[in-house]
Amino acid sequence: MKLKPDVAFNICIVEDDPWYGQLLQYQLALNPDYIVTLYGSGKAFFDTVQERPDVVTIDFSLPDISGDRLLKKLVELYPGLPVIVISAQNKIATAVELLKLGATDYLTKDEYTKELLWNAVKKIRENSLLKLEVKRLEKQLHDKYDFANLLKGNSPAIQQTFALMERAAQTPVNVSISGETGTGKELVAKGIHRNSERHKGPFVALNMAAIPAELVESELFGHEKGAFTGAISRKIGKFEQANQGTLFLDEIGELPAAIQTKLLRVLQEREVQRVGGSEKIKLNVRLMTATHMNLLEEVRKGRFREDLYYRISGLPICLPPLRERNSLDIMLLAEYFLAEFCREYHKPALTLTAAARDKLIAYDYPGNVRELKTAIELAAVLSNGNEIHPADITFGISSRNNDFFAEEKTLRDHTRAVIRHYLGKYQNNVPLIAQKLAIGRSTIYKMIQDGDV
Ligand SMILES: Nc1ncnc2c1ncn2[C@@H]1O[C@H](COP(=O)(O)OP(=O)(O)OP(=O)(O)O)[C@@H](O)[C@H]1O
Repeated sequence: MKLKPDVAFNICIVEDDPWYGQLLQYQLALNPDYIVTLYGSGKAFFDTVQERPDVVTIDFSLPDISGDRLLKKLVELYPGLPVIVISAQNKIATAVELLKLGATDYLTKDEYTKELLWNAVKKIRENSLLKLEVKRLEKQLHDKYDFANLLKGNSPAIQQTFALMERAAQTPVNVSISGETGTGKELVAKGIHRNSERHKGPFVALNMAAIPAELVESELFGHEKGAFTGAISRKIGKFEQANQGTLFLDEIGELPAAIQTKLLRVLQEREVQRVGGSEKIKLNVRLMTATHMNLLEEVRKGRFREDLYYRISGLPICLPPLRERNSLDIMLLAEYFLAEFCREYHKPALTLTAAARDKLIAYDYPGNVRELKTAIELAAVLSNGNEIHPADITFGISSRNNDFFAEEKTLRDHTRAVIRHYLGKYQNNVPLIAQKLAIGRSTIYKMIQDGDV
């Protein structure tokens, strides 16, 4: 099995001899997946490093801190961090002592150090990728076990969707899912993938509306180290990550025109080329797309390529809005979410009063299942007793999470919108909102006073 990294591998070298340090740095940086940073002392390392590195190599005799003390500090700060000690002396007792303290490897400075270091780092990298793969597979297994409960619904409208999902799971065609926001489009894509022949492969999801236009290309297709300013290491794109599995592109209607052309080419040729790279990587990816827009209308308006539209359409599945399912479905979902949240928040089992049920059934859910789920979550959190009353249920909390990016506004406008949203969501409870948003109460009070919100 070939394991592919999707993130850069950060290596830190702590070495006071600049010439030797650069030699090691040069050697390791030959691998385009590695980001190698050199530090001249223990202090320089601790003063600068912000994120947990993937590997640290330390010189045993640094001027400001001894090798064993530095190792202890590193192990304390980053439990499980692989540390390779490089020493001028070949003393077995020291090596044993350091390995006991948690060092992964002990190398002596001689003509073989470069190769030994290369191999040691390679082994650590492979191990970490294997661990990630095991985690992914464990999660997949766990999720699969839960599949029977993935999608809730008994109404004829949703049953029709389930029938189409079954057909989609049996065939390898592309699937295009449409439906209002929060109707469960991603869940449907996941459900089809897990029941398809590809269920052992990855399910990779990407929301086109959530990434800045200039990053879409590299997110989808990846890039090589140095392909553009800021491309400090090779990046594996979502297409490659989804190889042998399914790629779910949400909000496909948001895809910039130039990328639509490139996507069409990738789908036609079934191979991808990373930005700045020349290698053509063969793909075996099933594509599923989703949109809340009328994509055909976008085609008519010239905003979406017609040929791409037909290429991705495959089997269309249209998810009904929650208000077009029936009251039994609303209650089924509400009870299901309530039980889930009680478990998650370690609360005793809560029940819905008859009036609370009526309130849930009477509402029209512009935010669909997501809105129902959010309302139930808040009710579960806010409820004091064993029952949920109508007053515990607040609607209008969830809106299309992409609206935020759809319109270009000033930061001040965004701030106002967020505060306004929270004031509605938490019934003007300023102390609670200030706590949630980690800002001062006075900021909110001032905005209210100024009529800003
Ligand atoms: N039938 C269902 N059963 C259980 N949970 C559901 C169901 N439908 C949707 N959900 C839940 O509702 C939330 C929204 O679902 P999902 O993200 O799949 O919607 P979406 O249509 O893809 O939304 P968007 O258009 O905003 O991307 C998720 O938390 C999902 O788990």
